Amino acid sequence: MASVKSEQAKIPVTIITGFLGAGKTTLLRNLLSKADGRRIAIVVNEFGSLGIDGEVLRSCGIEGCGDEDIVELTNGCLCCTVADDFLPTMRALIDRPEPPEHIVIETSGLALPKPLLKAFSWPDIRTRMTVDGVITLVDTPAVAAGLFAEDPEAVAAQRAADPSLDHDNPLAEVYEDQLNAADLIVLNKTDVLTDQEIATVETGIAQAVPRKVMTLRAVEGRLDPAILLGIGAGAEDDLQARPSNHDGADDHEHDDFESFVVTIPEQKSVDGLIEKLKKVALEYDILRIKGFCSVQGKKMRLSVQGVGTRFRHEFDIPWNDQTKDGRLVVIGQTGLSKSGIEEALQQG
Ligand SMILES: Nc1nc2c(ncn2[C@@H]2O[C@H](COP(=O)(O)OP(=O)(O)OP(=O)(O)O)[C@@H](O)[C@H]2O)c(=O)[nH]1
Repeated sequence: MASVKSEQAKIPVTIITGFLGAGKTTLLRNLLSKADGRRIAIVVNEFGSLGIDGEVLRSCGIEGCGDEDIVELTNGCLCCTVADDFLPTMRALIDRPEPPEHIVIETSGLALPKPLLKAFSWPDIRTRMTVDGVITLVDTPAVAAGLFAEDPEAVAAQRAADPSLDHDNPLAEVYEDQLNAADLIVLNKTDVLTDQEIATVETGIAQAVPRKVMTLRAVEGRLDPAILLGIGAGAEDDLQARPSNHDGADDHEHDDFESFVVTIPEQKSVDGLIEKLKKVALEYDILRIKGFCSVQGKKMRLSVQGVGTRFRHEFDIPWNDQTKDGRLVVIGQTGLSKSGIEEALQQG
């Protein structure tokens, strides 16, 4: 009987994972807008040192996106900083006088979910929390465009040299781990694809994932909170069903990817900026650009979001920073030309 009581007392935790720019923060914004007074705490983790996602959530004006409900962890991917940052953060959340009813963790786009899941087996955590579900968001157009595809010949050659290697594309490795961890797979950004293109991605995913996982289509992660929360997976007790490319390794590094921040001056026009960003993203093969900057004659801050060469922007809130320096986080595979990108972005 006592065990039933302690089960009931566990706080459910939902993990939202998915590659860089798949739409995790957008899904969270939509989820919080429909929270209906439910006390949801958000833990946001980013690959770069500058927290943009937390800032995007706080400035969205939705009730529930208050400062105290959003905790940012920006010192590297959660999967590598579990003991240092993550566990103390989770303990602090559940030790609050009024603990959250539900905790949602947005992992960085490069995080492997498995090490994070393992953290929920730590004795003092597993008695107080349970992983309600791992939701993996898929950037469907990026999959359709082959971003995570492998070259079979290159894989075979790599394996011949080192049998422990499985992938020639580091993006494929992250993508596969994120799919394998899922209790629910959301095919996001279906608004920019045809039905046939989406169906092809669905088939590929069904073949790639080792167990049957519910897959839903979405635009901007707009799904009913009743679908996203309350899955009841208890994923921490089900780790063996979620294979990872790093099973057996104690740790892994994100050597394949790098990130830096570029400070940019006030821009003459939005169109000019977006054109410049698209050109730079294409030329330097950048995976993700996001941040804020100022535009001549505008009192509001311009929020910029780029995934590959696809950009979106909006004026979000008035500047409170007198310097109005724009800052953009740039993420790509290791070997990015920081000086070239900086020079190109800082041009007027
Ligand atoms: N067309 C389209 N764009 C979307 C959709 N969902 C999100 N986006 C856009 O994709 C970009 C990235 O969205 P985010 O929500 O920031 O993605 P994320 O997964 O949180 O990104 P990281 O935290 O950097 O990995 C933004 O410009 C979003 O507006 C969608 O369903 N359709």
